[in-house]
Amino acid sequence: MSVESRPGAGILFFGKPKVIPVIKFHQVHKAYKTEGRMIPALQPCDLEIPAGQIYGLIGHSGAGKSTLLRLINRLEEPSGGRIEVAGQEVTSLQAEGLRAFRRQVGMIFQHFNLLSSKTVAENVAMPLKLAGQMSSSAIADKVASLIKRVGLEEHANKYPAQLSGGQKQRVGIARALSTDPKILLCDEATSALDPQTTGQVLQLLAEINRDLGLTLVLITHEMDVIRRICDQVAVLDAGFIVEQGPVAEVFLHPQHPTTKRFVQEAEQIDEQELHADFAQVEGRILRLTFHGQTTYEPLLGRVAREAGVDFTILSGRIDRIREVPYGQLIVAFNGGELEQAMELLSASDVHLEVMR
Ligand SMILES: Nc1ncnc2c1ncn2[C@@H]1O[C@H](COP(=O)(O)OP(=O)(O)OP(=O)(O)O)[C@@H](O)[C@H]1O
Repeated sequence: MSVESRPGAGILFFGKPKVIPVIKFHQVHKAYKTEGRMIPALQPCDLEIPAGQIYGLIGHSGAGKSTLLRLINRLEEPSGGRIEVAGQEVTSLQAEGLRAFRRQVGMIFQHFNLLSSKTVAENVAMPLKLAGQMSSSAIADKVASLIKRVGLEEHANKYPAQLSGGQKQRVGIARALSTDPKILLCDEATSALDPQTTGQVLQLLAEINRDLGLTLVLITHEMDVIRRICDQVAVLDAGFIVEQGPVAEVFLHPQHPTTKRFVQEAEQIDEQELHADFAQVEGRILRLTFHGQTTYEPLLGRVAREAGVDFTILSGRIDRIREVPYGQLIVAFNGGELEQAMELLSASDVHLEVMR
């Protein structure tokens, strides 16, 4: 399903999707007092997170991701700037208003933060009991349906110690959904999980986003997590947002050196090996990026025939950004009409980058 056709991802207005931001930062910054000095953790930044999308924050350790995430539900107080969430000015909320607001913003954590003395069902019920607005039987019904949604029907009466990491995170997700939040903040939700379990938890988060129209903001160190489920991404480096935009744009055409490194890690590209391969071939070397349906078209052979060029493929892969396929080829071209070949490729929506 495309971003535009998912619930909440945008509102159709004269045929064009209108993306409505649910979280807005205006020149928000944060410094922590350490040993009597104010140390900046987040530099003044503007950010708009669209309703119904999955928004990723990526950066190395200490870049300011957790600080930014925790400013959204005011677990951290900003040093300056304005934060608006679902039309509310968060920075001016007082005690009861802040409690009501936090019920609209669920959160899940890297280490799950479950109560070890409570069962799965009791953990999920906890926010509802604390809110004190529902009868015990209504809570029991709601907890049962949440446990079913996250696939833990068999485990409702177990204690956290009896669960795997992936199951514990599912409990965390069910608990976070119990108050029907509009926004779910995910603080490195998969960092403690193995690759297979990570895939399953990411899939569950994507389903929740799609089925409930919930906005998700997640932080991660891995571009692969961003590539698999996010619509948009912001890259943080030493407290600055250095790049932001739709994942396909940022991932396929990274501009900032930090973003380029994250993409290379995700693509498992070894620059040294690549340049050793370059030394073995002659001619012009291009990186071709295909996105969407062009990924499957037999373009290269047709272009080579029409322009009379020979080519050697130095590397190639096909993968997906969310559900949309993309392909990248590094190709050395020789002989024939190179300019014509490049024009034909560009005319077929292939992005070209000259590497040598
Ligand atoms: N409560 C605090 N008191 C003082 N300094 C803090 C506090 N929390 C974070 N910092 C500092 O702020 C900076 C940003 O930290 P933050 O936790 O937001 O980064 P991060 O990108 O989430 O890192 P990680 O991936 O390691 O969690 C770091 O230099 C950190 O040491």
